[in-house]
Amino acid sequence: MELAKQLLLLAIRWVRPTVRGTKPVLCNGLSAVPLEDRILILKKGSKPDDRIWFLEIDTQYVRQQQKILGTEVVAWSKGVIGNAEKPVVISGPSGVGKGTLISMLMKEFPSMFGFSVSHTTRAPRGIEKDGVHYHFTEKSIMEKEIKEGKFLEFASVHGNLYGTSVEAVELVADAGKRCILDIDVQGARSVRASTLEAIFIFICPPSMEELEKRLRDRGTETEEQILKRLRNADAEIEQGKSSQIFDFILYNDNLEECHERLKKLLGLDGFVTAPPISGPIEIDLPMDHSVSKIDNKIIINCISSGEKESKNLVILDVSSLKGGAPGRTRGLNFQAIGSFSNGLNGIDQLS
Ligand SMILES: Nc1nc2c(ncn2[C@@H]2O[C@H](COP(=O)(O)OP(=O)(O)O)[C@@H](O)[C@H]2O)c(=O)[nH]1
Ligand SMILES: Nc1ncnc2c1ncn2[C@@H]1O[C@H](COP(=O)(O)OP(=O)(O)O)[C@@H](O)[C@H]1O
Repeated sequence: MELAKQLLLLAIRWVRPTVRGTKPVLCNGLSAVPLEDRILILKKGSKPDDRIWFLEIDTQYVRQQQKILGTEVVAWSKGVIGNAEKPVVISGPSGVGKGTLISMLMKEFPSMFGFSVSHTTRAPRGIEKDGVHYHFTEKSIMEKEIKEGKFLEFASVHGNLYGTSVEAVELVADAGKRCILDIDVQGARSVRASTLEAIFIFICPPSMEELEKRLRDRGTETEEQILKRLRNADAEIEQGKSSQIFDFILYNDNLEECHERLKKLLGLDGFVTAPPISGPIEIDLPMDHSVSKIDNKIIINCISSGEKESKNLVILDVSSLKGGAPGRTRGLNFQAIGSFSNGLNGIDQLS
């Protein structure tokens, strides 16, 4: 529905919508610009990483939530300049070597990849640390957080609840790293259906006998848990190979060779060290600024009063927004057009 109509409807019916996403903290003033399906909010005088926000009114996520909750919904999302690299989703049956391959990749490229730390209701294994391998949690707490919309996806796997929080993925992207998710096939299907654009890789064992051997040799599960994991493996492999969810299938026979193939499909086979990832460009939005809109370009006129009053023109391009609530909105482009001060014809410098 057209945004203006939607807003009018909300106003006429005095509906109090359910608010999703992370709210911005209060500020001294703001500019609001209505876009097609959301409102752009520019916070005046806030820190660089807290200046651009969106209140989503009619996006895919908002419509989804309206269906689930049966109420009107609006959702907050923080805007981030630039794009994050596509996350990498890795799935495969228990014991196939997902964790081992991910560790190898992260060890070789520590500044390039970051791990999405999932939540789980299963008990920690001996060497596992809370907040590093998983966020170990209670079932009732996780169920409450799922209802509150904190999870990008969740699934019941081998009798326990597992889920990827929106924050887990965004924290990695905020650090300028590419996110790796180790999740089951149901989770991969949910991520495929979400707004998160990712690369999906399924890891296959060379045989069921080898899978059983790896699980037993790992020695982290009871006999009952091993049997449950092996029973589930058949269906997982079947779905992994046939479901169209996955972009690539990798056989983990020889570990080193599989690691090399994984690097190759991520475009990393030629790299000795990780290439630098450029950080976001910062924009300076002083308290005093005015905003106008032409097509998908937001023109911000910043006025700074000093000895000589000067103005800066900044253009914010909102034509290729990515992601959005319940996570950050990425893909914003920002361009400083020029600065001019009150001189000849009002313009004496254009940079
Ligand atoms: N859907 C979903 N699956 C997850 C998540 N975290 C882990 N898993 C999957 O849960 C399954 C069991 O994981 P885990 O208990 O660590 O055992 P392992 O696979 O034997 O190492 C694996 O298939 C994981 O990929 C998550 O956040 N969401
Ligand atoms: N290609 C391989 N050949 C032999 N053993 C492997 C191979 N890949 C992984 N392993 C071993 O198999 C076990 C299960 O691997 P892990 O990474 O924990 O699997 P997953 O995370 O998929 O459950 C570990 O003991 C690991 O060292």
